[in-house]
Parts: sequence; structure tokens; C-alpha cells
Amino acid sequence: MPANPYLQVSGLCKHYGEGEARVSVLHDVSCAVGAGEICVLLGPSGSGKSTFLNLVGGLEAADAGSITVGGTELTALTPKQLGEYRRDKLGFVFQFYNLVPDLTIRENIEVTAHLSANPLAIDNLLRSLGLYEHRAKFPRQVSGGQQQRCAIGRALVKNPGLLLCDEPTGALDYQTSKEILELMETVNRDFGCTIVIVTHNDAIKHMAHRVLRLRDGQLVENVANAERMRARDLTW
Ligand SMILES: Nc1ncnc2c1ncn2[C@@H]1O[C@H](COP(=O)(O)OP(=O)(O)OP(=O)(O)O)[C@@H](O)[C@H]1O
Repeated sequence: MPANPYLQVSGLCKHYGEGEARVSVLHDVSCAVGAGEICVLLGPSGSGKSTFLNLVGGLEAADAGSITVGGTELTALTPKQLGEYRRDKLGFVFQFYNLVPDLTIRENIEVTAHLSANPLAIDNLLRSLGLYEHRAKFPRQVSGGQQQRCAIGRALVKNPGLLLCDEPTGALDYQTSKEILELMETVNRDFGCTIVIVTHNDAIKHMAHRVLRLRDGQLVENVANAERMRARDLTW
């Protein structure tokens, strides 16, 4: 149990469908992720990883259990408050970048900045992401890795406490994936946000402070990497 948890999940359960079509997807999942940790969530296809992320992201409601993010208990929030939670505290990064094709790289990030009460300075962010020289290009004019950098910038510009990433390197080749993961480490160090990365890719666990593993909707592994924790002055 981390000394200073940012995400706390307790007794989480979720199913889809009813009767014969009922599928139980998460059973009694409990875990905590410390403030400032990079947590990697592994598991085979269908084990419930994306569902876990959707519940933590307030995109879907749990059947039972509680989720606390930065001191806010999600199950206690009204739909309006959940919207504010997503807007103010969360950044999402997906496998496919979902950029607006007729906005430039800078404008794609700017749109989110306008929605945020306390946005980061966009040009500094573009420099940190290695995108400054590409800022006036449209998404189709840059590489997949650069599009994913832009998607990360869009998630980060509101300075979220928690960054949720669903297969962020799933559409990228090995070298570009490596660069994006290095960028995630930089982001974690420089912006201090807690990061949860869902992936199939076991190799990604080497960058994690914590590894969670789901199998058939149950949490079967929760391991902190003491060496990496110490390197970041985190406690576990
Ligand atoms: N909206 C839904 N309605 C019905 N069943 C769903 C729904 N979403 C997910 N499921 C089912 O829940 C189970 C877990 O799905 P989930 O997407 O969370 O797994 P995952 O570990 O992220 O898989 P993958 O690695 O393939 O993305 C699967 O059996 C899936 O078919």
C-alpha cells in the first residue's frame, strides 16, 4: 500500500449484460497507486483492463465498490460533478490519437487548454514534447509518433493529476513506442502526474513503479518496483 495514494480502488465489481448474456468483468478488485507513480496494468485480452480504466475515468459506473482519485470519491459524484472531474483532474491517451484533422498540432492542444481553468503554457509544452517545429502542421502531415505526442500534449495541457493511457503504443513500431514511453517518463518526472498505462505489452513493465495484472477480472499481481520507487523518492 503506497504511503500517499492518489488512486484508491476498493471492492470494485462490474458486469455487462443480463440473463444468459451476463458477463462479469471485474470481481472485487482492490488496489492503490501512489501519487507520482507510473503504474502499468497488464493482462490478456478480455481480462478487464479497459473496463477498469473506464471506471477510474468516470466514463462508466461500477456495480459495487469505491474509487477515490486525489481525495474525490467518484461514486458520490453527480453526473455534472463527474464531468468536472474528467475535465479538471484527468487526461486520457488512447491507442488511436483522435486528433481533429482540420486543426493544427498546436490548435489540437489549444482546444483543451481553453476548457481548462489552469492550463500549462502551450509553447513550453510543445517544446517538451518535441513538437514545437511541427506546431503549424496538420495531423496528416506528421508521423504516428508525433500524432501520439500531440495526443499526450492535449491530455497534459490541463495539468491533470492522473493520466490514463489505454494501449498508447499499440499503433506504433518498436522504436517509436520506445520514444513515446521515454516521453511518458519525462512527463511523469517533470509534471508530477500519476500515470496508469494499460497494455498487452509485458516489456512496458520495466518502466513502471508498480505493476498490476488482471486475469479474468481479478487482480492477480500488484508489485511495486522498489528500485524505481527509490529513484523517484516514492514510498510504497
Ligand atoms: N460495453 C460492453 N458490453 C458488453 N461486454 C463488454 C463491454 N465492454 C467490454 N465487455 C466485455 O468485458 C470483457 C472485458 O473487456 P475489456 O475491454 O475491459 O478487456 P481488456 O482486458 O481491455 O481487453 P483488450 O486487451 O482486448 O482490450 C470482455 O469479455 C468484453 O467482451
